Amino acid sequence: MTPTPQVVVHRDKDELAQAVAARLLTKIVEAQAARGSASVVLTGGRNGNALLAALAASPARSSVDWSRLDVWWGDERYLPDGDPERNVTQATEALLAAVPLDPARVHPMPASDGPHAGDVDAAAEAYAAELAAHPEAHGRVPAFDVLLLGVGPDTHVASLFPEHPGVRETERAVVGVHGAPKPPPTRVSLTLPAIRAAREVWLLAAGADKARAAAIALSGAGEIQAPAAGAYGTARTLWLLDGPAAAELPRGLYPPSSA
Ligand SMILES: O=C1O[C@H](COP(=O)(O)O)[C@@H](O)[C@H](O)[C@H]1O
Repeated sequence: MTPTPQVVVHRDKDELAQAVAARLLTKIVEAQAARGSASVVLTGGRNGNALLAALAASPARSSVDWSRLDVWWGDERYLPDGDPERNVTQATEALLAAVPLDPARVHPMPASDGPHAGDVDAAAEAYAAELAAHPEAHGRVPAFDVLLLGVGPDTHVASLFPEHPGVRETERAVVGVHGAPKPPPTRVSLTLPAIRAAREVWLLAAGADKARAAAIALSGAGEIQAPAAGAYGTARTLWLLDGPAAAELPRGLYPPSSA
């Protein structure tokens, strides 16, 4: 079943980041109470990094047992380890270095100077194998508790771009991306089938440059043309927007008081 997306609109990008941080901390605590551990898939980009900074600044961050959290990534820019443009580098600076994670439970996507010698397709295969080998993977990937996605102005999510080969993938959980329209051109990405294994998918968008993308994806567009439209979870799909990003949504899509 495809859960109908729920839309929540916050006033501005700062309130969005703080509210999503509070929501995520609660979700992790609940998952740890229910199953002993939790898993989150991180996104890069402006909203993903703002969320991580809000988590780092939250006084409630100590409510989470960080050592019982698996951290995965939805996509990565295929660049050398430590490159400032890598999503893992930015996440480490924003949050990961400041919380007591178990290093064995942090799963960055491979770097271009890693063991795959610049072969992004081999890097994608290696990440798929890591996902499949996880004890909670009952298929190709674990049932992630929360999978976060930033929505690009062109409706891309992770590194799945409109009309690009990656968004058409139906078998593999992870693909190497060649010639991405947004730099850098070479990337690694979860596919839509892997994204849909998550219990909850949360899509983040802030700013007027995301308004068209949110409206298109939430108005019945096809996933090949609008990858964000194909991102949903098994239990819940949540669009978390700020006011400017929600400005072009069809009337009646969310209650005005939903923040
Ligand atoms: O390049 C990327 O872009 C998207 C969206 O980023 P934003 O800055 O427009 O919010 C991001 O979700 C993805 O992880 C990242 O690699």
